[in-house]
Amino acid sequence: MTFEESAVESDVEREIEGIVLPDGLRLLQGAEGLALVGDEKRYGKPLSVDFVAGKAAHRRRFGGGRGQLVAKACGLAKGVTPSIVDATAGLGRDAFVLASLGAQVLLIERVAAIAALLNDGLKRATRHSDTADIAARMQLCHGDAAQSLADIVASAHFPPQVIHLDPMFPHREKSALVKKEMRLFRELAGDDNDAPRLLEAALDVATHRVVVKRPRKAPPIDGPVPQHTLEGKTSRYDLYVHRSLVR
Ligand SMILES: C[S@@+](CC[C@H](N)C(=O)[O-])C[C@H]1O[C@@H](n2cnc3c(N)ncnc32)[C@H](O)[C@@H]1O
Repeated sequence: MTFEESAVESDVEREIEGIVLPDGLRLLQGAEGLALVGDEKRYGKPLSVDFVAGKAAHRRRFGGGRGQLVAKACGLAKGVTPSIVDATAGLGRDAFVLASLGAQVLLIERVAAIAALLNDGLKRATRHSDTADIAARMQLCHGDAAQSLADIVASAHFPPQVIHLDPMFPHREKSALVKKEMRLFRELAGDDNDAPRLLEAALDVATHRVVVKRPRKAPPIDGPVPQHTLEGKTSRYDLYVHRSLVR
């Protein structure tokens, strides 16, 4: 794949020109989309967002529908499809699962380069017949949810029934052990040490529940004790419930 320096179009992309990236990383536009590129020996393949093919497509078709942990945590059930704010959007994998199950999802991402990759993936998903309906349920905002969640949600006119949080968890492994693709991502996102503040903001704004994804053995985020937990093989959801989604 050959990439050229990024051309700019939408609001999020326009910021690409001003994005300061860690040394040695570049955002490049190629025929297959926008990609974050670094030294291949250290970082492996370029990082990009693809909702149409690959893992996202496989999970959309065979992932287990509303039986998936993230769907249960967010309260998707027969006849119940809440509106969901994913305030730690990342590469949009969780948000895409939730939107593919019918939920309207507002995605918030504070790292400009990650938001740009996500925006690019969403644009391509919009153009493909398999994913266009799903992408139409996903709305992306670039901003810091810990600082201004209420304002972002209000300006998007989005009803925040459920707020989904999946902040980065500080890793103790030596960087050589972290998967190459995660190294590029970690380089941009950092450790999200302000997660307690984000949780506080989410608890203020969510009308029904806040759900927090954690590594299975990790402690909950500092703050109120979750009322419920849902455990999977490697991750866990902590649930903070204000009121029932079932009328
Ligand atoms: C572990 S990743 C999320 C992965 C995502 N759940 C997925 O499925 O791709 C955490 C992301 O949340 C973003 N983030 C953390 N705190 C944030 C905040 N206060 N506002 C917006 N984005 C935030 C980080 O920049 C990072 O991209």
